Amino acid sequence: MIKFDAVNKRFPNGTTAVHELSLTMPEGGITVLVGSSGCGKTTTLRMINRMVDPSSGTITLGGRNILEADAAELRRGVGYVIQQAGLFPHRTILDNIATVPLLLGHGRKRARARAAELLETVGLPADTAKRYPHQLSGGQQQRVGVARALAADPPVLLMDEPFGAVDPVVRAQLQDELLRLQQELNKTIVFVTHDIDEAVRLGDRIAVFRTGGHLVQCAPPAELLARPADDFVADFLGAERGLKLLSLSTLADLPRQPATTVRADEPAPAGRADWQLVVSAKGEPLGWLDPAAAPSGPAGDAPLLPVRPLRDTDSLLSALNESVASPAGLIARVDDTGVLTGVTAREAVHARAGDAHTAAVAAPLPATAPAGKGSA
Ligand SMILES: Nc1ncnc2c1ncn2[C@@H]1O[C@H](COP(=O)(O)OP(=O)(O)OP(=O)(O)O)[C@@H](O)[C@H]1O
Repeated sequence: MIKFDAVNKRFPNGTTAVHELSLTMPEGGITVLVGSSGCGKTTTLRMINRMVDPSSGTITLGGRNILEADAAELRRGVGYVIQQAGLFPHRTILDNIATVPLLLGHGRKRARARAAELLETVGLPADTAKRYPHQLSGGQQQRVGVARALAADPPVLLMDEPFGAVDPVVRAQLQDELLRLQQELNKTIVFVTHDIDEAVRLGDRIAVFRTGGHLVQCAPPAELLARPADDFVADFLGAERGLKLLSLSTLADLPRQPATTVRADEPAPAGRADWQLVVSAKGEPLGWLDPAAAPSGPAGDAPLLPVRPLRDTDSLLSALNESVASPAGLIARVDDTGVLTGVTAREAVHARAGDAHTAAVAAPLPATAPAGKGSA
């Protein structure tokens, strides 16, 4: 656990970067720091590994005052990942990752073996080991940055806008990878971002800062979205915060009903007024058969309207989106192998979306002191 207690940081030029910060970052959780530019997120992060020292207040890591710890020793237990990875350009990928184990006195062979293992952990092919950073895509470089930070197996990982410079598709992949890694590694992660969607996706807790280094609210994503502390937080979360809340629930317990299906290799029945889902021989949904069309021949040869099947692990937000986009007003549900398990009507999704929102707003607040006053 990392605990900030009444921490201030004032730079010699008079700028107050962090003001009276009291915040607890739980062990094994991802705490995300968000807020507009210049509100003190990076300074807060850098105080944890003593790249910046506070002007006043205390910071403890695992119960130990970090100002009393040896800075070099402290940093060995704290991995650091920055935007654009910050790799050494003239070293191979393997040597970039092996740098820390080498510094820790591991022999070259052991350090490289550990680096090769980490390449695999972060999902990079073994043949990237011999390449140089400029021969990798931005997303791949970012993965190397994460591997390098993990090399000494630190219990704490500080990540400063690590995915800020990659395109949205790669960014989503990197976020998924981080969540997967975190399930295995269970690190205490402090993650800085400007992007509220990224914060909601990754954070166990989200701390919202405003200019002048003030912490406004720190709460789990659902609580933050359902009950922003003030207008500043509500504005920061954006007009779609109700929809964002739906991204936190899945559609697993939404009831389903049997679908009317026709196999692609069977003749499309003529004269039916309801929507039929064309499925493969294995039972995978292929598309909706338009009731207005009068197909002849196999259903699979008819012009089909698109279907985007959802799994139980998909979010209620995806279900809502699909319920609006589906020409049939039905969402098709599949199991892990992609086989159809039934359909759910648009109305059921809308009703559940409303219920989920009401429940989040009505949920009792946890018995903790408000952010910024005592431990947040
Ligand atoms: N070394 C420094 N000397 C003087 N002022 C500094 C220094 N480092 C940061 N600041 C100022 O402290 C404030 C907080 O900076 P910080 O980098 O922590 O913000 P941030 O929220 O991470 O911003 P961004 O999202 O733009 O990275 C800013 O006003 C910044 O200009």
